[in-house]
Amino acid sequence: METLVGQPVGATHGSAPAARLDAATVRFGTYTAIDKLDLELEAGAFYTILGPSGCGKSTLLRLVSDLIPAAGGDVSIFGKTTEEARLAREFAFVFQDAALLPWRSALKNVELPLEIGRKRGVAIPTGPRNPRELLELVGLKGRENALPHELSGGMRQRVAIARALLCQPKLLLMDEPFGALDEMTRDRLNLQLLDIWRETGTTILFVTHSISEAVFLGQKVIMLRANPGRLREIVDIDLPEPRQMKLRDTPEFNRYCSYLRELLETC
Ligand SMILES: Nc1ncnc2c1ncn2[C@@H]1O[C@H](COP(=O)(O)OP(=O)(O)OP(=O)(O)O)[C@@H](O)[C@H]1O
Repeated sequence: METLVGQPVGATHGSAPAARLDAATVRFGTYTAIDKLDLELEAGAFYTILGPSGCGKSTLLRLVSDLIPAAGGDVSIFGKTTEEARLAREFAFVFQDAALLPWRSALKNVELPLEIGRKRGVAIPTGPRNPRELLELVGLKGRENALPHELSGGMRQRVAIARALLCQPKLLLMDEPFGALDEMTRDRLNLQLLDIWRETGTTILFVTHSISEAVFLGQKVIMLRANPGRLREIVDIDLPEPRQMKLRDTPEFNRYCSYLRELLETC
């Protein structure tokens, strides 16, 4: 895949922030997983989320994507409620496990939302690219007919990303999508994801446990603290664009990593 240069295109989504949380709280029974979280995500930006285990990173994504309700406060996505945003397909989710149907080819997995929509009589709004073009975008041209077990873990994740991009989501929620992959594959997919972000202009909210991945991908790193989950700090990552692998050997990059490591130790 070619590396695209320059600023994100299509990053104009009006004036509403991609997501806004006002004192958002999530409880599981008597346990408060997220406590009065205020957060505003700028449309078109790439955010990564770091924080100690159990601080509520996945819970935050589930809250934003309308999978779980807020016990208090308010959450809006491009000015809509999370339910309205879900129904309007404003966002899509990519999980750590690609969650592909094993008996369907790569192409048929990408097409799945369209097929489900047709069966339910619901018109699914799609973006400018058809499923074949999306597979090409993620570097899987020629593997359209492969079954999931015939693909590597990295390829399966790329199919999941292509499927998530089908409805041209303005917000892409990614919960450790490359966490189970080897380092070289993860590096390659990091670069591809940056290409896709620049080309589509989608806002990305990406959970990771890797400090270097958070710094490499994020324009801003959201650091959460635990018990209960709260915002610790948002760190602006001011590194040269477009980001390339050699950036990770620079002192600036390593300064950000050291800073975040120290912050994480006190969360
Ligand atoms: N369905 C649930 N029922 C009860 N408690 C839950 C539920 N989901 C999450 N929790 C709790 O909420 C807290 C936050 O969980 P969450 O999975 O969001 O953390 P995380 O930061 O993503 O963790 P990790 O880094 O380990 O993946 C944890 O204490 C977890 O045990």
